[in-house]
Amino acid sequence: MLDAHLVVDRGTFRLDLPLTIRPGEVVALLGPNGAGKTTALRALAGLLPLTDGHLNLTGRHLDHPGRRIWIPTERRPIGVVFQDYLLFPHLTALDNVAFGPRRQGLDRQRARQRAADWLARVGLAEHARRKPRQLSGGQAQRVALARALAVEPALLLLDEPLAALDARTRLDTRAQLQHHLAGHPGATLLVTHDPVDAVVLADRLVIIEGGQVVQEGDVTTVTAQPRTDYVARLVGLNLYRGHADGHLVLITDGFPLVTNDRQDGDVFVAFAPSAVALHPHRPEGSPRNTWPATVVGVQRHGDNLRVQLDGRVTVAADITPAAAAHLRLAPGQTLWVAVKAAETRVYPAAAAATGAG
Ligand SMILES: Nc1ncnc2c1ncn2[C@@H]1O[C@H](COP(=O)(O)OP(=O)(O)OP(=O)(O)O)[C@@H](O)[C@H]1O
Repeated sequence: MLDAHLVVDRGTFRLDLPLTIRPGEVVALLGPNGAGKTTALRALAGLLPLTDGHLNLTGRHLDHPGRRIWIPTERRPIGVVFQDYLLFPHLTALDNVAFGPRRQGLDRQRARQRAADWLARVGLAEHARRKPRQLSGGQAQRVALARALAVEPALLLLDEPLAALDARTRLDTRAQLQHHLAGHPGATLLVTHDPVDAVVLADRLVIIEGGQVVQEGDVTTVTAQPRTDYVARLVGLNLYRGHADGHLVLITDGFPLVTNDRQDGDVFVAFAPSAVALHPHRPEGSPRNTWPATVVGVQRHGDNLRVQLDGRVTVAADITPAAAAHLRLAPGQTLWVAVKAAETRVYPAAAAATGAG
């Protein structure tokens, strides 16, 4: 459905992103600040021209610098939900949604009928006559979604669609969005910072850093085997790169980790913060992966506390509030870290089917 290679130069920054999305598929585009997500979105929407590469949607070129093809925004079969929705403030919800169908050539009556249908689908039939300022954040989000879908787009672009909502509204709106995306026959690209949005809403993740794909794949694979620090933080794992010799992996400065998995050569080692135990003293008869470390930070993490520790290697540990009280946890304190070999995962650093690495 979408077959693109987006190459965009912006000053010294270059986005170089191959991207394909099948009909009905939802792809989440993730990456740290400045990775190029907005650039990709703007190139797809026709707000930025490609420097090179191509953008083909349902077999039609929308942008192809090599062939001097450029289709402007308003003639692209694309619907966009912007982060702050960008509803027309002077138009009612109904007229906001009818705007796209009108521009596609539907007469006023048909366009309003289609808009009314879409508002009903997103559960806002009775709010049709309201102006955007008379809508709550969650309602405005649903009007924006109805407006994007009312043009029956081949490609739906969602730019941080839930970022402006409070936690409670976000939960409800995410569930509704999931329902509407499941019914959308076209391709969907979701740009987000929120790993929960990505995991709940997307079939596939594409992660970019510095304008390039660093990892892509289905949610299970990416979360089980992160390949960069950004992805590891995103999915909440401790990640190290090292050199394996059987069950021994030497990471930064030759620091040794014993693992259950056997590997040889360049590898990643990952383990969950919940697999890290903290002790006030060196544990006796202990697991082999034990080292002293200094507490540098503590945050709430669900029902537990996530403790950041520095030392020969940095590590995050999740512990219960009871364990924290027992340890009398305080910044600057030295503790002993222990990680069981059985809790570690080791996989080759050379990228396989996951794309670039
Ligand atoms: N108008 C511009 N001129 C030159 N460089 C730009 C321009 N806009 C953005 N850039 C650069 O392009 C790169 C990618 O920016 P982009 O906004 O696409 O990143 P992003 O992934 O969307 O980031 P964020 O998550 O912070 O929104 C950045 O290095 C940025 O400095």
